Amino acid sequence: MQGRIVKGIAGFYYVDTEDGIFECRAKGIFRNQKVKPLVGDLVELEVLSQEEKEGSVISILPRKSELIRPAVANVDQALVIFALSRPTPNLPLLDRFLIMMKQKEIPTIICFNKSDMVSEEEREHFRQIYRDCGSKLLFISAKKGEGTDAVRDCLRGHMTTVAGPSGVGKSTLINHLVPEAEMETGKISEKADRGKHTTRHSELFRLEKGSYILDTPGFTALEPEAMEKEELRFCFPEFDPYEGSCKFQGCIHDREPGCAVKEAVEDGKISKERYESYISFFRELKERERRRYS
Ligand SMILES: Nc1nc2c(ncn2[C@@H]2O[C@H](COP(=O)(O)OP(=O)(O)OP(=O)(O)O)[C@@H](O)[C@H]2O)c(=O)[nH]1
Ligand SMILES: [Zn+2]
Repeated sequence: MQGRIVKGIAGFYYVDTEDGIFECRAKGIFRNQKVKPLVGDLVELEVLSQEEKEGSVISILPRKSELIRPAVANVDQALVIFALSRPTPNLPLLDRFLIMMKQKEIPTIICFNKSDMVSEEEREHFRQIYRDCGSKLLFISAKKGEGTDAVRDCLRGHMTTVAGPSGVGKSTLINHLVPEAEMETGKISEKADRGKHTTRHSELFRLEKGSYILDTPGFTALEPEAMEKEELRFCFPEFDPYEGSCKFQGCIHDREPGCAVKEAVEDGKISKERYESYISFFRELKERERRRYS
């Protein structure tokens, strides 16, 4: 039988199958192969007890992707949530996240929550900043259930990692999308928490057949992977149409004369906020480079 690992605790893997969730151990073979099953893996399992829902993971199907932090396989998109108010959006943090996902080539959906707390002008302000950032934009109110159908549509058929800083309404949205999420968590923990495992684990929730979301803890510890500062500009999709139009070949759109990107910013064709964010990350990378070589 095949299934998807939705949770792993203390050597147990919880595998979502057509017959429900099975508690499994991984067969010894994995220890020799240096490959560990990950949350998100599609696996082949051997049923040991249909009644007790116990089994063994016997093989892992080929992975489409693998994230390290959190350790999860087969994620194919990210949904990042920020509140429009309370807390006010930390845009540098959002941009950092977008850079990270772009590096990993994981398409991202930006979900601005608490739409009910701000005016249309304020929503428009953020819409303008992110209009060409390469991510789909959603404005929702998780509390009122407004716009959540659009979220559901975006998630259909995908393995989505859901991230966002504290207090933005992540739990509210997840509970809205998966009303049984809390219940399921309780059920699984009961069986697994024979020991005392209080750390937060990655866990997949099934929305519907073939659609899973992963609640991703530890958002503020985000660190984009090491990259050359000259590569950063390719993480800002709004620059793409101008790439190659600058006076100097290999222009990094900072202080060079005849820079097509800077002109586009001045003409309002590229959002000023995103450009400034680019420059600020660029300086950060430059500073890091300087320290490395000094
Ligand atoms: N006005 C308004 N409040 C909301 C909305 N969504 C969530 N909230 C409130 O925001 C607060 C935080 O919501 P949570 O869902 O707990 O936020 P979280 O992102 O899970 O926070 P952590 O558990 O700290 O990660 C709660 O008081 C919610 O009721 C919304 O759409 N509008
Ligand atoms: Zn340039």
